[in-house]
Amino acid sequence: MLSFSISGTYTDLYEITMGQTYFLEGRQEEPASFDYFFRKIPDKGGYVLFAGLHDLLDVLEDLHFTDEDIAYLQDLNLNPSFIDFLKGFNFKGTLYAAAEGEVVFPNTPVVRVEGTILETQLVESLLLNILNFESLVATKASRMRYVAGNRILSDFGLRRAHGPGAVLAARAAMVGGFNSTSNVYAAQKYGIPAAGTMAHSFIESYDDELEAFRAFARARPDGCIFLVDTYNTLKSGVPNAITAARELEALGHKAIGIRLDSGDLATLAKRSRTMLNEAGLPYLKIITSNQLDEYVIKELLEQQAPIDIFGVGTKLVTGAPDAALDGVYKIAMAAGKPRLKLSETKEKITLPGIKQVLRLMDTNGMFYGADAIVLAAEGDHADLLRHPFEDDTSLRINGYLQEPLLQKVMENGKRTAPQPPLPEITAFSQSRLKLLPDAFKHFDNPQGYNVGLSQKLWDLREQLKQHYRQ
Ligand SMILES: Nc1ncnc2c1ncn2[C@@H]1O[C@H](COP(=O)(O)OP(=O)(O)OP(=O)(O)O)[C@@H](O)[C@H]1O
Ligand SMILES: O=P(O)(O)OC[C@H]1O[C@H](OP(=O)(O)OP(=O)(O)O)[C@H](O)[C@@H]1O
Ligand SMILES: O=C(O)c1cccnc1
Repeated sequence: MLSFSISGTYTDLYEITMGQTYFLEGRQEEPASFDYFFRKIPDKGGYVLFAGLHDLLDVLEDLHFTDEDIAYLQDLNLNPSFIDFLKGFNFKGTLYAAAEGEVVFPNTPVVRVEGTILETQLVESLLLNILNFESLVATKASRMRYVAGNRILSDFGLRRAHGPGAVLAARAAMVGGFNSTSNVYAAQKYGIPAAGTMAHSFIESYDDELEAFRAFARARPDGCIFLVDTYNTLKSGVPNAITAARELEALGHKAIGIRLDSGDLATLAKRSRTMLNEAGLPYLKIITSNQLDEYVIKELLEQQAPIDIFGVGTKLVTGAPDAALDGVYKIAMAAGKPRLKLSETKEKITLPGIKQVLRLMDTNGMFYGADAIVLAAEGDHADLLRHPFEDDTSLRINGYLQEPLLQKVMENGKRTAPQPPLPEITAFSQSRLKLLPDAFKHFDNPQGYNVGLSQKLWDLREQLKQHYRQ
């Protein structure tokens, strides 16, 4: 049976076999700290919108191995005493994270997970699974919001999504600034406004388009959006929608609008708008769909298309053209010591220690365009920002207001504050995006955001590099 409640086995096998080793070596209580960060911004964009945090916290608060999980683990040839340990397992770690909806940049820690080595390792796969996908979709959604202005954006992606990922995608779209979803399950689960129109099949099932519209109007007199492109948009669809809408008016109801799903959407929207206005139905909205993305929406609006609502499926929920955010989860502390992974590629050498991220603000309260990664023990202020790789490039930053981004969101396996309602997260993301100058939001060659290290973090990394190279 396909069902998706997440429990202890929602992980990769190696997390469990590494956990078993820590357990059998008596190391399971050793403290550790991992960082979640990504290296590359999807779509060659200028930022990522961080999403999925509250879904992750929900899962972590209740993370345990069910009786079924335990029975299955016995088939995997694991040590019986480790399986006994897993029977009583709960996640008791502590998380520091950027707020959900924050604008974040490559190579900066976005979440820090502290706890025992066993529990912090065990949650790697599920954390990446949730945060990478929701952040990918939220980022995409925010790019569409950027070009759509105040127009309504609705998620139509269930049928095109990567399976049940559609549910997380619907939520992430809201974090990125969407208004509604056609996905009833996601709407129910997350309290998202559910919205929708009608399909071509419905119209085709009647002998006559007008009769299809009339039937729909009888069944749903206050929620009608007529799909007008089944036969001929301007000669049949729009005139029939006008007739059905007028008949509804005569009965004291108002239709909502028409949907265009093919052809030149700008031209059809303009011609339809004129016809609707001339018919005395200026309140009818124009909804469009058909392989929309941020580029098409931008073009349509540049062509002055009078479109009120965009329904977006494929390109939203799959993140197309980039199918994944490359977020990773890397160990930074174990058994009380900072840890680092060496690499031939200098960008891939990890940052050791317990870290904080400071966002620099300019005198107008906008993002200045740089984040400083510092050791948490340094406090919430840094004087100097060192280029992460170049020896002789640095910037004095003591004159800038510096906001610490990572705040404690979970302690000993419990949230430190109740989950904010989704609209609050959306409002937060929009308020943060407003502080990001437009140069970072351009689709083509956006300005690069600087991320640097404090001197102390730089020194710690150098010291460990020397140590391991020896
Ligand atoms: N005026 C426009 N400017 C820019 N892009 C547009 C415009 N109108 C439609 N599009 C986009 O062009 C793409 C393809 O449209 P196209 O006309 O090739 O297919 P279609 O309308 O689905 O064809 P069909 O009539 O066979 O269904 C879609 O992504 C659509 O959103
Ligand atoms: O194009 P997307 O951004 O992925 O948006 C979803 C698409 O799904 C529907 O098409 P479909 O042909 O499946 O059904 P329909 O009869 O309702 O148009 C809808 O009409 C959109 O075109
Ligand atoms: O309600 C709609 O119009 C809709 C829903 C899902 C996919 N395409 C369209």
